[in-house]
Amino acid sequence: MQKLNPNEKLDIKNILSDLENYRPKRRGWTWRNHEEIEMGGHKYSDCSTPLKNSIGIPAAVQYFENLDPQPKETITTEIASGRFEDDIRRMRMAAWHGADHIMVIRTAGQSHYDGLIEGTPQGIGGIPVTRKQVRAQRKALDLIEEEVGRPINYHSYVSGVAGPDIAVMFAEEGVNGAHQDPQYNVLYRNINMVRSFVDAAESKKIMAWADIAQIDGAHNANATARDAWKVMPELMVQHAINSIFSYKVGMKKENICLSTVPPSASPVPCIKYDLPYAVALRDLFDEYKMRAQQNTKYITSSSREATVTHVMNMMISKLTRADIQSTITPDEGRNVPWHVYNIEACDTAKQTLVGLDGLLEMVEIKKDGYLPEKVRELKERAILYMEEILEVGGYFNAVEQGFFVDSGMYPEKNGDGIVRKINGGIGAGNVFERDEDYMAPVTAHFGYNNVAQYDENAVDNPSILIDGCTLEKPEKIIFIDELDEFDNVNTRLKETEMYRNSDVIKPEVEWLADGTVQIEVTLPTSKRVAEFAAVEFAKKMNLNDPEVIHVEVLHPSEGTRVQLKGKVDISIDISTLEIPEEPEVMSNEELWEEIEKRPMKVVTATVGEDEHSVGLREIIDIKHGGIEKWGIEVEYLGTSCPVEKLVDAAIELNADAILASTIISHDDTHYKNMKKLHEYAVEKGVRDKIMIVCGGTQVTPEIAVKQGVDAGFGRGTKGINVATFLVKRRREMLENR
Ligand SMILES: Cc1ncc(COP(=O)(O)O)c(/C=N\CC[C@H](N)C(=O)O)c1O
Repeated sequence: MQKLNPNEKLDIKNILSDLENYRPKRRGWTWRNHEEIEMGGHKYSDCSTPLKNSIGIPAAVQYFENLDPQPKETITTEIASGRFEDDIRRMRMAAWHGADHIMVIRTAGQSHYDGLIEGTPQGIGGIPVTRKQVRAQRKALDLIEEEVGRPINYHSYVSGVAGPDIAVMFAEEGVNGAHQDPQYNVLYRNINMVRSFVDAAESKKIMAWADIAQIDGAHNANATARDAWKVMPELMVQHAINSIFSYKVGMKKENICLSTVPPSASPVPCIKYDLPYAVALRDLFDEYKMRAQQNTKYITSSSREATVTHVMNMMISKLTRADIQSTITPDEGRNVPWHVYNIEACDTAKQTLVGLDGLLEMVEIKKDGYLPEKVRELKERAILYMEEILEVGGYFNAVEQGFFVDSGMYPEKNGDGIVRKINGGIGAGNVFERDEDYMAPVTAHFGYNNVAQYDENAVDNPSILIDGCTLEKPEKIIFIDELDEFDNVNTRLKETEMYRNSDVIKPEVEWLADGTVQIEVTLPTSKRVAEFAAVEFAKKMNLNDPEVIHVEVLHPSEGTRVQLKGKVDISIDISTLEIPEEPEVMSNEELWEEIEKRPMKVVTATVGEDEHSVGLREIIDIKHGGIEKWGIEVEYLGTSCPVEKLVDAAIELNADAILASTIISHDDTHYKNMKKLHEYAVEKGVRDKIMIVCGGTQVTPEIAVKQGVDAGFGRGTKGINVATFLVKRRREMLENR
């Protein structure tokens, strides 16, 4: 199998080639391991094996040599752009950022398709789930999981009127996780309840055979309810109905995942609702898995606010339990998620879960007071709710009477729940009793199946009657490549050909070369005015179709923050860019060892009439990662220091180097000072013994060296760049002596 090279883009054409003969490597769900690990000199209690290739959060990269511990919780990212071929790139990015559960959102309303969709049509806010797209994405994930070094679970939905058909396709294609909950069909897609439960029995039987992990649909009640915390009692009932139903169909409990969302969000005192609920749920369902979803109901267009909400959601996960930590992109409140926000969501989850490592070794849930009382109250409400369902004659009757998603907190009822008729909804009246001689020679089939009429020995394995069905014989699967000659991946690949694996690039947010950029402006005016003014600014900046996607009032008249998106029809050929060599830096260990072996002293100042010392302090001070960090001894002479004084001091202190900072650059005064430093050091007969390094925001290294100094450093220079240079140049000078 082809291996991915981190320095090469994934070639979608390779993925699409020979899909007909692709077979999944495995079936079933893979959980992360949980082990005590030691990384970067730290002990972690709640983590799992690190990745072979990964990108740590920014602080890890900048301060901890990409220390990237992986929490024990599976981390989900939802991919939903509508072009699966571009989603595959996003899946690869997410895997490097720690996602090992890729959930592919379906294009709206596939639940109403009474059959499979084929080919690769484009979707909006999700993709039409088809065999070809499932196969392509699973095949790509095979490569991506090899690249990061951890199994990745691929996830989609067995919901809707074609549930059983989709379940079979998922079992055939090695899908690892799926949503399946008949209550979802009934409440949110108005699919007939009898049909939904009969289908669910079949679907779950097939999923159990394929070891597919199941997520229920309870989170939808949170999103649909008027006040999400009011449905906490019924949610426990919804979880119970789907979980025990799944178990009785034959699904093992460790594959039954309750989809639970902390129902409220600040400024509501959310932990007072969310924590008792999370504790009650885990008490009642301790044998099942918890799929902790993040709050999507109270998400707005503020990506910052969403991120904070999701961090608080993960505090709930850490204080109780989450086997899967599902992430919501912080831009879900304003556009179909973009690449960067999927990655932000993964990073937020990893940063929080790793940062809270070992929490329960230090903090425990109180056994008295508000929390346990609230937990008990919620359980009592849920049990009362379940008892009343039995009193009215069971689930179907309860749905007809509008029990579910009522805006009151049970037993309080406002009579505005979702009502569905037993004989209503899509697919009503088309469930038929199987005839006496009904027989289907297939594997993992639920219910009556009169196989014995043909062969007593085939009862436990009906498909031997046809020498194996598609679950045993994948070569029996009919693979349909495309149905629509225009709406398919090949057409789309042609449209974007010039940007695929080429040197010509355009900005993008979700699709290759979509040209979308985001800008942010702060305008000193009121909200309404700022929104319109911002669009004007965007137009003047040549952004096409500018659209405001977020507005925040800083003050009613003093200021407003506006974020916009727009498109540019500019592309850049990266082969024409002049890209200087990346300055290499030595590692901390090398620098510590070198300076310990051979101490170094430097004399520094801001020379001429220059009072700006901030930059020089950044390069020197230990707190900014300055050269003192590696033990270099620094004598700082202050600002506006005459060139002669600096050189004399270097001689007097027997310094190895002079560091001169010059910000002021009019009339090239900074280069003139460098020249004077060099010439005066020569005049004093010490130029061959003392290195001269000059820096400043206006300094161009090549021009600085022309003045005779050893090196010049410009904008963006860090202490480690200067320290590396000083050590290397001193080695050269010693070798030359
Ligand atoms: C139980 C169930 N089945 C199907 C679908 C989607 O399928 P259609 O839109 O075709 O009904 C959903 C939707 N939400 C799942 C994504 C959510 N953001 C999540 O992470 O859970 C669902 O909850």
